[in-house]
Amino acid sequence: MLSAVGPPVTVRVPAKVNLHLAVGELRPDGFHDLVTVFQALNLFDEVSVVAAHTAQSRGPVTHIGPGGPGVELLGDVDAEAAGVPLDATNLAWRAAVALGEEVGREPDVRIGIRKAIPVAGGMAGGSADAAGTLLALATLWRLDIGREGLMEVAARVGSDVAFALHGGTALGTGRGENLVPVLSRHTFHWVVALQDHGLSTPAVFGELDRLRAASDVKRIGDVEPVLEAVASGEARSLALLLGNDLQAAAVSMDPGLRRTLRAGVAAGALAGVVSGSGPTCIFLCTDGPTAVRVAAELAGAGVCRTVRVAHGPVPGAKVIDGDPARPPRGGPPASDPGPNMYA
Ligand SMILES: C[C@](O)(CO)[C@H](O)COP(=O)(O)OP(=O)(O)OC[C@H]1O[C@@H](n2ccc(N)nc2=O)[C@H](O)[C@@H]1O
Ligand SMILES: Nc1ncnc2c1ncn2[C@@H]1O[C@H](COP(=O)(O)OP(=O)(O)OP(=O)(O)O)[C@@H](O)[C@H]1O
Repeated sequence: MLSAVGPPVTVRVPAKVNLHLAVGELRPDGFHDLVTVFQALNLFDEVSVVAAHTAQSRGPVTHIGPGGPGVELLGDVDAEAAGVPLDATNLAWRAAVALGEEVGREPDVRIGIRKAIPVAGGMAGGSADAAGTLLALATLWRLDIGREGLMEVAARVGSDVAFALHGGTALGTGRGENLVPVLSRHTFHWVVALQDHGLSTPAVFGELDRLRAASDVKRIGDVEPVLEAVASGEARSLALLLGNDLQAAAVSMDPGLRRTLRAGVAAGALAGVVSGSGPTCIFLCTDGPTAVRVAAELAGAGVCRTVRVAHGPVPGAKVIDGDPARPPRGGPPASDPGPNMYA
């Protein structure tokens, strides 16, 4: 339970997949330049923030923990077992600190996270929580920071955070934080195969560097045809073009992923690819009913922990409860709900 004063602001944030992930060379700052096409899927974490009026919040917050400012998991989840840190390293807390620094406020808030996005699964779950925290706090604190301001803070917190705010389908460059929306009026249907373990994002990038130093690793093609396939809405065209330079590294670290990728296609998907830094694999299907059939068959194939059926694109982070400008969830429509500058 959130144990603090005042109504919480709740934000829903989607997972992402990379339809195309081209990785350049290692930069001096330890990051790699990317050219990527992100798509937001309807797997959502929920993030609630509430003012934590406790002893700690009267001075600078030097300690986060039970009851006071800090982070907790909502729902029936064991954070340790799930691999989600509840200390100052949690990406949601880091986002709260970064936004506080930007606007000159202490992050004297309690953050509750309801997780549905797999942890360390290459679907940017931690980044989603960071993005959700930024939007929720901007709403709770009634900040006049604007969308661009929030995106700048997001980019400082992590490479994938800006996209979780943005949502839809977008072309990402730089570390992945420079975003341009991609025209996509059509819905794509996916099966998501989750594993019972994660892969560390820096370790997967490091493995790719190692593989490239040792031999010529084939690189994925240009991004333009991917953008055209997304715009056309033709799943069959897009299936031929799904590509991820990190896949070789993820498979090298977790060879069982080869079986998972083969099994999805054998079950009737058009194509499969490792999502981001893995180990989650995503499979593109011709339509929703096919995705349900593929998911059922894949679930019985013993090649993953569990499966989800999903679709995209969906919008980015969105306030679903507690916005003073909007009616409560399930409540009557307001006569004038007013604009939500961040949605
Ligand atoms: C693999 C992707 O999910 C694809 O969208 C992202 O590139 C990863 O984004 P993220 O998890 O938000 O990553 P960050 O928290 O920014 O960085 C974690 C680590 O991943 C590596 N990293 C990340 C992004 C990038 N463009 N190049 C990198 O080499 C770096 O070692 C970095 O220290
Ligand atoms: N709110 C959070 N939720 C999940 N993990 C978090 C969170 N905050 C910090 N972490 C840490 O970050 C690590 C990576 O988590 P995350 O779920 O974002 O991985 P990912 O989906 O592979 O990320 P990406 O796709 O952005 O590379 C976890 O192993 C965990 O230790």
